Amino acid sequence: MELSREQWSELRKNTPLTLTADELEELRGLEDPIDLTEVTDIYLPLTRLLNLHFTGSKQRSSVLSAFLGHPGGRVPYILGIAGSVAVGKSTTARLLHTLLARWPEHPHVELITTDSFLHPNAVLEAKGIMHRKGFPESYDRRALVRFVAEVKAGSPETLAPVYSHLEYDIVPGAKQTVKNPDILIIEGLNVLQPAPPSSLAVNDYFDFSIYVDAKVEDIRTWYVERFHKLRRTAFEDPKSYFRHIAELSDDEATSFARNVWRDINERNLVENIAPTRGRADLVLQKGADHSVRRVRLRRT
Ligand SMILES: Nc1ncnc2c1ncn2[C@@H]1O[C@H](COP(=O)(O)OP(=O)(O)O)[C@@H](O)[C@H]1O
Ligand SMILES: CC(C)(COP(=O)(O)O)[C@@H](O)C(=O)NCCC(=O)O
Repeated sequence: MELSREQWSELRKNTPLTLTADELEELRGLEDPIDLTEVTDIYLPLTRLLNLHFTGSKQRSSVLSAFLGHPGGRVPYILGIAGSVAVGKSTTARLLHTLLARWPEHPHVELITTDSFLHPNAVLEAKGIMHRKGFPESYDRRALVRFVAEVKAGSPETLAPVYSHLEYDIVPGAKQTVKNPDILIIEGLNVLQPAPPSSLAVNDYFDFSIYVDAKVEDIRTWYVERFHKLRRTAFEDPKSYFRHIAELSDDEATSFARNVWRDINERNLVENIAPTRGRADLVLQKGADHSVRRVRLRRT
């Protein structure tokens, strides 16, 4: 089912949760440059849909508990967010994290990105796939599936590794903890990738999934723009893996970013990520200015 931006934003009328001027101001402080009309027209109706779906899932699990004759434990609701590098997954995930936590039914929302489950650089080097970071084989898929299975089973605390964008590697020994949330958002390039035969995929545990989509040319522009922004910020840190990039001229940096885009990220998008779009429950189609132009919903 396909809805235009106008049809989708009409659904805002059915959304009981509205945001006060103060709350909108607080969202502006999120560091994400997201337009506030976009929040009210697109993301508020989306949280309403997720809220209804969350309630439906809870009812289904209470049916099972009634049938089994014993009260079931609380089962975290898992929301997957997929899409290309630089399409806006993290921005969407951070925004949904904040908005979903405002609903009284699910105040405890946690967010994890799948870069935590990348193999460390030493392993990627040993396998000869350092230039394929972000491709499905660069992840420890089993560790990711184990992690989600443990969260879904209601474990009070589940540990995950930590990836540092600054150091461009997994941080040895560092851990982050997910504490039995109402909703866990899992964001990453490959979260809709099907499992190899006779194994499980992370999406087998998803209650709902979103694919963030845009034209390849627009995503390339966003990638290069973000790269320049990072050059003026994170890459200047002496600890940054990319500190040498801060010293390049603007033109050299643009051509470096375009090459990384073409050889790694666009290839991964075309070969691995885009083919998983049809598996998502909902697709957000963004235009060149990041505004959502169309929403596609899977009815089944
Ligand atoms: N809704 C939006 N409005 C404006 N800019 C956005 C929006 N979503 C993403 N961006 C910008 O686009 C770039 C890529 O977004 P990001 O969320 O970092 O992508 P990803 O997590 O998919 O790599 C960033 O520079 C981000 O600030
Ligand atoms: C860390 C990433 C693989 C994204 O990981 P995700 O959290 O989506 O699993 C990606 O942002 C990345 O660093 N890719 C390598 C190529 C590049 O530097 O753009």
